Amino acid sequence: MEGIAYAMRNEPHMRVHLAASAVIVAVACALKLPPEDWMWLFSAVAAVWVTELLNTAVERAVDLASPGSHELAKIAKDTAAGAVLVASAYAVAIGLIVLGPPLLDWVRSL
Ligand SMILES: Nc1ncnc2c1ncn2[C@@H]1O[C@H](COP(=O)(O)OP(=O)(O)OP(=O)(O)O)[C@@H](O)[C@H]1O
Repeated sequence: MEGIAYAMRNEPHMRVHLAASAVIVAVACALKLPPEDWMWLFSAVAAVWVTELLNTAVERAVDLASPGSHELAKIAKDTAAGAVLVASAYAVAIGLIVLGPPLLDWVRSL
């Protein structure tokens, strides 16, 4: 829990993920989604949180091991950031697939 609290205090992206997760849960509640849709949404939210936490861990470990500039330090940080990007793309795709159709139905019903 200490690591999560640290990342929440020091990584602005973590606060964005928290806000986005809260919005997704609120929208899913409002749309009364079935349990299987909740599973997809939770998998996407967890993927983003897990990769962001690991990215933070990699950044801190690299800064500790290589305070100066080094090609391998750059590769390590950029690869960890790439994992967050992949997870974020997955989350956007899941969000569009799961939330898109019921949201469109709701808009059309207005
Ligand atoms: N020790 C280093 N040696 C070489 N390049 C580095 C090193 N540290 C960082 N970099 C490069 O600079 C970029 C920014 O580094 P930084 O430590 O700010 O990471 P970040 O991904 O922007 O993290 P944060 O989420 O904290 O903003 C990295 O993506 C990497 O390309």
